[in-house]
Amino acid sequence: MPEALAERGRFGDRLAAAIAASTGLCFGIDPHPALLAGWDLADDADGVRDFGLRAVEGATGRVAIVKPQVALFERHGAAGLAALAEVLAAARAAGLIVIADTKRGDIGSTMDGYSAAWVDADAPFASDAVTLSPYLGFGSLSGAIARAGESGAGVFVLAATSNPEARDAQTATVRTGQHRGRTLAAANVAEAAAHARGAVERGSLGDVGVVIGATVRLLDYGIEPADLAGVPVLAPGFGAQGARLGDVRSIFGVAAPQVLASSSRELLAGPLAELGDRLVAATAELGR
Ligand SMILES: O=c1ccn([C@@H]2O[C@H](COP(=O)(O)O)[C@@H](O)[C@H]2O)c(=O)[nH]1
Repeated sequence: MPEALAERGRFGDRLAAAIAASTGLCFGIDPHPALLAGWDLADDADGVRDFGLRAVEGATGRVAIVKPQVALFERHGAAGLAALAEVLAAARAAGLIVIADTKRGDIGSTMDGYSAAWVDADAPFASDAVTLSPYLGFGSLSGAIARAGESGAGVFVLAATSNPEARDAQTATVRTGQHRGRTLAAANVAEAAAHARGAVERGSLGDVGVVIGATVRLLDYGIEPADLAGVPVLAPGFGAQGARLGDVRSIFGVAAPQVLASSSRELLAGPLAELGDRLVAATAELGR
């Protein structure tokens, strides 16, 4: 077993334990300009670092999972990325499960570079998991999935994203291969489910999750909740995009216990001094 995996164990097992001990609430750390202003921070690299560190402080002891949005740090160039590295390290040091929302996707040889950046044990942006895009083919991610597994990290593959513009592409029918006749979204779910089989036998979660927006109707994408056995589901779309935390069970059915209900702007907006209260209220609304 690789040393890094031996040290921290599998991502899916850590995630399952964190959800059981807390809830599946995933606090998105998205330093938008208006939100920085709301916390009296400048819209520069120092501002996004302070914003991220304060968000991590507010999250600690209240939620188990955070999801920093890489783009909103990256817009401040090298200094913004250095700020992100500090925020990721602080979140992991605080014991939070950190999902870097990178949405990376490329040919396999280039994916090696992203793995070295985000999921290897000694990666500069070491995270517990990253979001990946499968639009160069799910197989293009196989090296990144294997490499994440070796370091005890996980990945979340886009399947049915929360934005309405994605629907045509993600509900298109696959015409060839083992997923012939499935929607593209359902094919990506089936690939993730294949990775989860061993975990299901152990009563745990797999290391390969999917992204399914809380704003979509699963059946419209050809996905049944039962297709998601053992697959962690990162579900953005709660709060600012309209979905309600109290509706997780009606949206995801039997898959609800493995849903990471993600909300960013709605939790971040408002006084910093009341962030803890907002996180506690969101946890209560989500329930167990
Ligand atoms: O399908 C997707 C995938 C990712 N996201 C990301 O989640 C947050 C949502 O922010 P809110 O403020 O809660 O709307 C953001 O970082 C997106 O890039 C998504 O919305 N939908």
